[in-house]
Amino acid sequence: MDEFALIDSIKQQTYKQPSIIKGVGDDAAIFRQSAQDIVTAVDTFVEDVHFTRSTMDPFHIGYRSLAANISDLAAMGADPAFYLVSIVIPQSWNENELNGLYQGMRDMGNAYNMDLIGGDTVSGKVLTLSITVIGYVPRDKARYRSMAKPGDIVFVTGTFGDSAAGLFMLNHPDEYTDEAYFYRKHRMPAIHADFVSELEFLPRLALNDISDGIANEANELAEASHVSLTIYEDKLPVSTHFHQFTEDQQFKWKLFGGEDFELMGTVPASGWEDVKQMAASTQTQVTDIGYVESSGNSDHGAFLIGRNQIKKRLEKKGYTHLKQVKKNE
Ligand SMILES: Nc1ncnc2c1ncn2[C@@H]1O[C@H](COP(=O)(O)OP(=O)(O)O)[C@@H](O)[C@H]1O
Ligand SMILES: Cc1ncc(C[n+]2csc(CCOP(=O)(O)OP(=O)(O)O)c2C)c(N)n1
Ligand SMILES: [Mg+2]
Ligand SMILES: [Mg+2]
Ligand SMILES: [Mg+2]
Repeated sequence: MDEFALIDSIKQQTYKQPSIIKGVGDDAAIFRQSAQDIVTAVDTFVEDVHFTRSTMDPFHIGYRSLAANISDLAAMGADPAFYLVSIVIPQSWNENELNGLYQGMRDMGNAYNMDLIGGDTVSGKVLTLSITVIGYVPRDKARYRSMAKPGDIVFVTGTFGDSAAGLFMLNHPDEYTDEAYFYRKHRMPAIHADFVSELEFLPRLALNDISDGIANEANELAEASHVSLTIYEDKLPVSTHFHQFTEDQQFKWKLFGGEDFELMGTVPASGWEDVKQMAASTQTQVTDIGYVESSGNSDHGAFLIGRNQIKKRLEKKGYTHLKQVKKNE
């Protein structure tokens, strides 16, 4: 199979989005949109950084890579519409595996009626996927990290630490129970774009998705909004079988593990009932985990009230790339 055969095999015969004018097959794609704001994001996935062949099938790699991107659209309040895939393919990948990878993206994309409208294919040394997503949000309705205000309730979707636990279990098979659940949470995370769309009527909502760990993202939200954001450790939701791990593992994974792709939001107390209702109607778990306060003029950031009831700064610690890049002398 060459580059052209691959493109032929992934090209959609029909498109689902009414705004598409030109999809795969020319120098670029075109869609037309005048009524709504257009939201776009890109994320890159590299073998042995974001996934390994030993713990993920090609299908899972495709599925999770697109899921991670859709998660960013959801965190902006956007409805997913399109994606473009730039792929670097090493010689070690065969046709079947590439089909599996694209099938994973197709399955995830179909769940949100998304169309694949372009990309790029090159050979290289390390399997690398760079996915660009495009979505729509009603005019001026995007949900920024900077929208939190003192008095807001802090909430999260889903449970925390499952993805990191899943990766650990994949590397330590047969030592723990409920493997299938944790494997799935790592390989095929659930995304909550439908829940966020249902919240469109709320006048104000701050949102961030959790890719690097709640500690990092809570700080991002607090800094962007110039507030202090406090989380109760005891209120952070974890799954039933999460308690089989050591206290250290649980603490580390739920706060700093990342890749759960859950959402963290803040909402005025008056909107909390609506959030719970829309969560129920979209089968989304939501939990109230803390509150937003004024931080004065400085000292924005996130705090954690531990089991001992002592409040401490929540360290900005999680997954961070490029720690190896040296500063100029
Ligand atoms: N290499 C880059 N060039 C331009 N913008 C970038 C680059 N890397 C990240 N960004 C931008 O920085 C912001 C934060 O990115 P990131 O931490 O990757 O967000 P997320 O965790 O939501 O994926 C985003 O606006 C993103 O588009
Ligand atoms: C083999 C492997 N090692 C480590 C991890 C954990 N991991 C890799 S990247 C990452 C953070 C999220 O990735 P990033 O590129 O920072 O995404 P973004 O924040 O841009 O959405 C985590 C927790 C993994 N999933 N697989
Ligand atoms: Mg990113
Ligand atoms: Mg994000
Ligand atoms: Mg990151």
